[in-house]
Amino acid sequence: MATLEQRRAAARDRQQRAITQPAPLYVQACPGAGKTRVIVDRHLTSTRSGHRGRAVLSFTHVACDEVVRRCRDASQPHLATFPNFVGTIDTFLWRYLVRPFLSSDRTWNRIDSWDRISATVEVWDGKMPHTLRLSDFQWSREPDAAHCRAQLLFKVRNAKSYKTLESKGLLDAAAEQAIHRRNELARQGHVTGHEARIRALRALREQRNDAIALVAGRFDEIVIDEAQDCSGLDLAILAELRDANVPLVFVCDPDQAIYEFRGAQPDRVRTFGESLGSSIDLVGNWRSSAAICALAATLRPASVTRPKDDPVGPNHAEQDGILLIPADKAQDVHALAAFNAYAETRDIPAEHRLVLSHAAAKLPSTAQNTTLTPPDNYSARAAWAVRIMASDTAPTTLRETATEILERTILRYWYTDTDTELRTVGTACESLGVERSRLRILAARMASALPSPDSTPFVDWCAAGNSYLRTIPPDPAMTRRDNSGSLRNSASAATVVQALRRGAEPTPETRIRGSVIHQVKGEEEDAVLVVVPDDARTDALVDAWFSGVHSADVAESLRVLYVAATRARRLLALALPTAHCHELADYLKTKDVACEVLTPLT
Ligand SMILES: Nc1ncnc2c1ncn2[C@@H]1O[C@H](COP(=O)(O)OP(=O)(O)OP(=O)(O)O)[C@@H](O)[C@H]1O
Repeated sequence: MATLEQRRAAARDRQQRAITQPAPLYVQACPGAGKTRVIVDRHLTSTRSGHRGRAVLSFTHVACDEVVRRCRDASQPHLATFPNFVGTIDTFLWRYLVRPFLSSDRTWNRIDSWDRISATVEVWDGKMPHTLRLSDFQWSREPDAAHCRAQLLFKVRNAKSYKTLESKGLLDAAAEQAIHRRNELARQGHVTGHEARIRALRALREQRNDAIALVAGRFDEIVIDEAQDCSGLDLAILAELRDANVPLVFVCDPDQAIYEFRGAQPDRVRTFGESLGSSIDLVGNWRSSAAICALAATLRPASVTRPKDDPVGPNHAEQDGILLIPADKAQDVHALAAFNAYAETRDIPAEHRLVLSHAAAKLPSTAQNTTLTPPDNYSARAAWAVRIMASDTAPTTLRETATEILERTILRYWYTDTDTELRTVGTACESLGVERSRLRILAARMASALPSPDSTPFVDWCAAGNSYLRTIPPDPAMTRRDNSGSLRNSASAATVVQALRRGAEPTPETRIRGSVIHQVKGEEEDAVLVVVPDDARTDALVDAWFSGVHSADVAESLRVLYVAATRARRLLALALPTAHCHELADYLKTKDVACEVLTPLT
């Protein structure tokens, strides 16, 4: 049996090979294996020659910001700038494979979601119309197909329409209409991430020499981080680059494939990685305790023959088993209290505890403060954004959304609806001649100047907002175009703001960061409580977990649970319906996973 030091040396050795081995290279790893660290070190340490750079791509701004920060910390900020590229795969595709091939006959508008231009489609059910957002559809397209597919997703905000259309057998018709609307908007020049991918692939296939010359002339290596999130289209684009001998480094943990709404495809991702020829499997988990590593192994499908991750980090000897906390409907707050009390006994402070759930609405209210999604109502949305900007626990992505909402509020106040409607803030700024950087500063100032919507009657808050907005014209010389963009105290807006307040900041001593799982990919925390929903799907999820047979309908939910559980360093707690809690305890014992059933505190 190898000693801890020998196991660590073996894990470091593989990391070192992944840092130095030339591309093409497939790096596969378990959670906490140091993928991010390897990518950054590869970028920092390898010597570059010639005029070409390296592209380091990821799917989220948070992951890219981390690479940029590490370059800065290592006193090598230039590694994040020209001729290198550190950014999202979306921006990379847009810059190097889409924009150069766009025709000059219209104005192109790049958007990250159809919500940026409030794109909707109206579907008639025979009696009444249903207005559905295009962002409520899941879009997909097989690389060789001529058309997209759309599928309406069931969400709380469209639940009524979804059920009506489903009962009348109209879901397919709704999808057809959505596709039609999308095609119309695409023809007008709106390019979403999905549309950009189709265009990038087309450029690589139809203008191959030019497209490859553009990419290969600029980069001598492309590193794809979190590659498990690649969609079928992403993989088809990468396959074109691979076949043209562009050196790729493909880094992923296929079991963490949870790209919401894009249909993660772990098997395809694995196959693509293997097609690169040489591969390195990072072993050793530097993050988590032995119990957490052992639990993670039970969440992988039986078809994946991967041994338990080896805990080699500072928490390898942590004695606590997995905490299982019974929490039937609406009892999550009691589960949270039990989790907090236990974490106290382990001297884990509140700021190092994290509560995770699949959906923001499922988070216990004392952990909910940072994860609410922005409301639809225009004035309530501005209030939401001000709350987020004032919160010291809101994650970067949420703050970015909040800043953009306030930028839009300022534009709408000073210009007309038609100036901003169906436009991103960026394009609106371009067409109105507004300097975007100035607008961002004004938005930040507005957030800190306004009173808290939690402690001010909403009518007064709107009045204060309008008075302040009057003082910050985006163009100093302008006068207001019309009055349509004032903040208004309607009954529905006030109700939304009241609801925000009810889930408002808990007292400082119990304040714990709460998040939906999709927002914490790549992160870690000492103690993590995962709230498993008490609903009809949980039975199927637990059955699949115990059997190891992950059918398509539950596979992604299990991977989401896997990502959540593996964020924990020292302590992992699962809150789940009572019946399942005891079954799970029995099951984990058969798998040698240390666990303990806790009593929720009332
Ligand atoms: N060689 C090492 N020595 C000590 N600590 C390490 C080493 N490699 C990684 N770590 C630490 O382990 C933790 C996990 O690393 P990292 O976030 O890079 O893993 P990851 O593979 O990206 O994880 P995940 O995919 O689960 O997000 C970090 O705290 C990191 O600093």
